[in-house]
Amino acid sequence: MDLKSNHTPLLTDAAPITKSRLGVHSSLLPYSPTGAAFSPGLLLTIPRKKTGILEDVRSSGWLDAMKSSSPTAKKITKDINHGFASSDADSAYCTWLQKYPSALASFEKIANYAKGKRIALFLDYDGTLSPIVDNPDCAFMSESMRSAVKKVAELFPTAIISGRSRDKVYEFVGLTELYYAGSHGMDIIGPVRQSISDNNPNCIRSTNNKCKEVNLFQPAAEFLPMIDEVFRSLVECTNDIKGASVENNKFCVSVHYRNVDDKYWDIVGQRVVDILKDYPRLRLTHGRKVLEVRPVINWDKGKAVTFLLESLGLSNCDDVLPIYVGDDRTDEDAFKVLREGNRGYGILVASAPKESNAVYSLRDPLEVMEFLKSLAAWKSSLLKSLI
Ligand SMILES: O=P(O)(O)OC[C@H]1O[C@H](O[C@H]2O[C@H](CO)[C@@H](O)[C@H](O)[C@H]2O)[C@H](O)[C@@H](O)[C@@H]1O
Repeated sequence: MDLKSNHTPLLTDAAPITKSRLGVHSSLLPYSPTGAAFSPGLLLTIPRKKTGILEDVRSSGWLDAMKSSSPTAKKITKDINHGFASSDADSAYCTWLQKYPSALASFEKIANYAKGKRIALFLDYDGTLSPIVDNPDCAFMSESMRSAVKKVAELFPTAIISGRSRDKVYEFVGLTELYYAGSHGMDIIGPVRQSISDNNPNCIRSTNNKCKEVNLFQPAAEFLPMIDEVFRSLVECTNDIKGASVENNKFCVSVHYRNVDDKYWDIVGQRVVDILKDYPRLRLTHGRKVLEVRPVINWDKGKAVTFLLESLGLSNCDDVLPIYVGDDRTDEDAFKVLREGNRGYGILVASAPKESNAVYSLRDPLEVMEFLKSLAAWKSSLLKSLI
């Protein structure tokens, strides 16, 4: 794995806020190269125009990105009241399914392709294993989903890669059979592999909660005090906005606006932008009604998949089939790694059409559970047939 590469990475989700858009002097732009004081090679570089002003890699403004991260309940209700929502939406979804076929309907095809291959499974948490709910602290997964995940994890190497802190996602999932990557892959517990720890200064030997030796990889370790500080500032600057909440995800911070009246979303965005003016080493990305503040390092869920495959001794093997299931923009980085490397399948969880780097789709966490059960049943019957 190339942790030291210096090539300019592309921003795959809504790009960070550029201050020029808000009329702020370019010297305050958040991607000052003076931020390159640590983690050489992991520092994210952003394309610049000859003028020295950051190129605006986004197609729309930050408020547009906040709005598009999921439609408001009001809009859906309005469409339904006009009576055209369901049929129009259904036919749009059916058309979209031709481009991103259902992984359940295509299960036989997937299974045929997987024959003789070793599957490695990567799962996002929110919106994939648990339904999206208003209160992020209550995004529990069902017992039936837990047992489906446990079964697949007994049959295939399985990892959860979440934007949540690793501790939080472990608290939700509670299974010891898995590997966990929190903070969008910036906090990974993976199997011990000497070549990995020898080559990565941010990788140390540790023990998991079963006292088993593991590799702990935290490429953004140096950002911890900064993240704590920005978390406190974000809590303070949003505490008068009804419904806004801030979640500390250890190496990144989520500012939730799902429960904020949409006429105040711009205030949430503006306050976050204002705080980030003092943090050129932090950037902003968008999720489902959430603004994500994270370090400017060249690391994402795609890099985490590559890292875990290497740690598992499964990279550069023709007989390995990685499958990644996720619903959010940050999962696109992982889909892209699989698609570009022609290495496996991204499966997008979406109940409405959206463009993706995934190959297949599933409608919601219930379909994810069905897919996991099908995978487990298929593998178990293959194993039985060998006895
Ligand atoms: O990578 P993930 O596991 O998908 O985590 C991404 C974010 O998920 C959570 O927020 C989302 O789910 C919440 C609960 O359903 C919902 O209220 C929120 O609007 C969604 O954006 C989590 O709270 C964030 O910290 C994660 O970054």
